[in-house]
Amino acid sequence: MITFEEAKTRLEVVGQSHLLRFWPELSEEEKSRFLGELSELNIKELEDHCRGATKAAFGQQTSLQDGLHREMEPVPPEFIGGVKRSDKNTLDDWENEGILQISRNKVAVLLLAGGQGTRLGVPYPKGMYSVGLPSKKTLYQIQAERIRKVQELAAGKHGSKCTVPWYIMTSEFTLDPTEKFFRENHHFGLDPGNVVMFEQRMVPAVGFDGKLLLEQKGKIAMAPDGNGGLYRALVDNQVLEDMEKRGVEYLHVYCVDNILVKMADPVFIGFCVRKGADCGAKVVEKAYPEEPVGVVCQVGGVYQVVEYSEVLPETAKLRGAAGELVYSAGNICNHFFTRDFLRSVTQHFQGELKQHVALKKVPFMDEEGNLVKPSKPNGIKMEKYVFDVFQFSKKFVVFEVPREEEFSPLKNADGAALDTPTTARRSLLAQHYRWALAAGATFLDHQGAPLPPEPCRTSQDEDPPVVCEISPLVSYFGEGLEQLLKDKAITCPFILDEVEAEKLLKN
Ligand SMILES: CC(=O)N[C@H]1[C@@H](OP(=O)(O)O)O[C@H](CO)[C@@H](O)[C@@H]1O
Repeated sequence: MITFEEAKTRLEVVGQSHLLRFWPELSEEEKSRFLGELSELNIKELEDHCRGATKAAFGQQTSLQDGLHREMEPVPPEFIGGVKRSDKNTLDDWENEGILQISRNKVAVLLLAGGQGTRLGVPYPKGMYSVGLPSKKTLYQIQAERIRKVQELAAGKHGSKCTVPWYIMTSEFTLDPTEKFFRENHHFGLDPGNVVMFEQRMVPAVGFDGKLLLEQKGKIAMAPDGNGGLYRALVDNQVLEDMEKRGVEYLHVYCVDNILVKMADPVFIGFCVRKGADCGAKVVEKAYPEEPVGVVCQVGGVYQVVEYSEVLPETAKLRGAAGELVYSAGNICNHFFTRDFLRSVTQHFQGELKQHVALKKVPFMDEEGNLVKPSKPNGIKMEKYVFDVFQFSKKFVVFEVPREEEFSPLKNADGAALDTPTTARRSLLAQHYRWALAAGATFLDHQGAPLPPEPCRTSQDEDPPVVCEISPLVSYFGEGLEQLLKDKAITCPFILDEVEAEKLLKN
């Protein structure tokens, strides 16, 4: 660890000595913690970081958008594979391929869970959120149970026990609470040895004057380095080595907030493997021009995602001859990577990942030592994006899935128009209702009279006609329900968990 004098000299060189303004007021413990933090700062990187942040935040954004506007081209429709575009045999074929790879222990999932959930407004990790399902399950529990089920399906089909390891990238904000939550919940029935948590790095937030901000008198305001911090974190934590040891070759990367996420989706994995892809993205058709999703497209002939915060509104609004959005391949943050591809990214391209700029409200200590919670943005956060590695792929594929089956993200608190706990809950319950109807169930009203099966709803504006929740431990994606529900009369609310499934099997 460096001494105070060393810290002072280093910070003076890069014009950041204000960070030591409150030094005399710190306790011995705070001083030692702060020096520890300052020792870890790479001064050269810090200088570049601050200069880069202010330059990028002021002036470059518009020219970046203009440049994108000129160079963007949509993904040619024939390039996109997908559920609605394929017949049942082909889909079964991909699914079988995916299940085979899972049964051979070659598939893992990786969760991006370092974010702070600012928009949702909870002080704990988003994965711990419960959207108010009858079972009260949290996002983490739903995801864990889907892993258990997909392992069971693969083992059942190929006759040998198999494991889908779950890698979870957390940050300084989310690691401790996530670990504690998993421990308290006995890892939701998963073997703790197959749940691997690791931490992404934090980078300093920079004030508009290029100076770092203090969050406390002895602590710099830091933020996670974006979900593209994954690649550095893979190296820092030797995650690829762990995958290699386990024989994992294919990775399904996803972000925490999509309640419909198909963990280690066999169809997507099978599609990517059959196409010989090293990198792939799942998309849904974008719903409306302003929808906050990135779009998969080409820029200068290279596949990449252009994030919603960086696309010009007029580009997002462009429509084709039939009125369809030109840029309609909406990124749902579900990516496929081979381990070899990730290895080459970490070895050769990590330093080339673009820095994206976000202007944020960063609480800070003012000169008098008062904590200020700004009402408008005062700080620059630099982030990397997970999809910025697509450009390095030798064989990139795009896979389109139906939104109502696979995408309903939890971004905002209730009260917002979209992507709230209510819309997430409705999407899941509507899906389970569709599965139950397709399996031949009849639902009864409060008087015991059969309800007419209503057509599948895709609207999130209202609750589905009945409350029906199916545990992922009973069905991963609607399979296996006929033997339980065909010609059964069901009263609601209906929670189909393993106990209920046993009972139905006996009836
Ligand atoms: C950097 C990144 O991965 N951004 C993703 C991610 O956005 P957030 O607003 O950061 O949650 O999830 C969106 C889907 O929910 C996706 O469309 C977008 O491109």
